[in-house]
Amino acid sequence: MAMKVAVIGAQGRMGHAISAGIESTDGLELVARLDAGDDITAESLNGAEVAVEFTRPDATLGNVLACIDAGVHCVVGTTGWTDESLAQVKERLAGTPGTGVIIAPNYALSAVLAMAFAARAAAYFESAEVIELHHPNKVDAPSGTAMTTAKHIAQARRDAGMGAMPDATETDPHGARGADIDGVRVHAVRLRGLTAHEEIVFGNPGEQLTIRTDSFDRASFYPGVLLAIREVANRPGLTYGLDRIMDL
Ligand SMILES: NC(=O)C1=CN([C@@H]2O[C@H](COP(=O)(O)OP(=O)(O)OC[C@H]3O[C@@H](n4cnc5c(N)ncnc54)[C@H](OP(=O)(O)O)[C@@H]3O)[C@@H](O)[C@H]2O)C=CC1
Ligand SMILES: O=C(O)C1=N[C@H](C(=O)O)C[C@H](O)C1
Repeated sequence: MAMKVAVIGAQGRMGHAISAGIESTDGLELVARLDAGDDITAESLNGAEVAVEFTRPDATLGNVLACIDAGVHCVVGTTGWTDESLAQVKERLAGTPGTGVIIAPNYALSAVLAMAFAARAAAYFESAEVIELHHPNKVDAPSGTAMTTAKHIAQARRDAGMGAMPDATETDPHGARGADIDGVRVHAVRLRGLTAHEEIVFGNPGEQLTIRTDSFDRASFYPGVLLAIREVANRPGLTYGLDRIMDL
């Protein structure tokens, strides 16, 4: 029997891509397409076993809590998650054992691997900076992927006992050095024609390592989302990051 899946944010860029993917996958049945203005309830989810949520940073927490309350597993791609909002999801899940939520800042396999490679490389370089490049319709900056990449780099540097990166900048009235995420500089580019891209640059005296991931098309996110749809029921509680499912 086919697994019943709902899409929340179905009218959006990702919602369209994910709905098309689900409809063309044997063994999945798209039973609900919900968007802004729709209540998320057991009725509107229409028998879905899994809900896939790609909406807005200011909407995602409420939608995920509503799915948990309806006893529906959730695969979440929306960005903007904080330690506090993740804690709220964990707390709500504690009251509904058996329900699973997977939240990942990026479901493109190339991006997940780039983040893992960056974390691995971080301890070997004095300097590291992250440049994320996206379409100009994106509402949040820096990207969720860049935030996560920077935090992984920062953690790897801490684990290796490394200090702050070299940077003699004394004045930067216009913020040209980018955002400081856990001690890692992150730069956001918004450019017509782009989809979703990230470059992580590492520097040592006389050498540089560049790790780059490019999503040229939103089809790139579907294989990771599909993996999460198939896995989420086997992983009760909160799983953050597709790397956990890929065992990276
Ligand atoms: N994890 C990953 O791999 C990826 C994550 N993303 C993230 O996914 C999110 C969506 O991106 P994208 O599809 O480009 O954005 P869009 O703006 O194209 O789509 C978002 C959709 O959600 C709708 N929406 C707004 N509020 C609600 C609500 N409360 N309940 C249900 N639906 C709502 C919007 O409606 P309206 O327009 O009327 O507001 C819109 O149709 C972003 O956070 C983005 O960063 C994107 C790509 C990959
Ligand atoms: O808004 C997007 O498009 C994307 N958002 C995610 C992010 O913020 O990291 C994932 C990907 O970069 C596309």
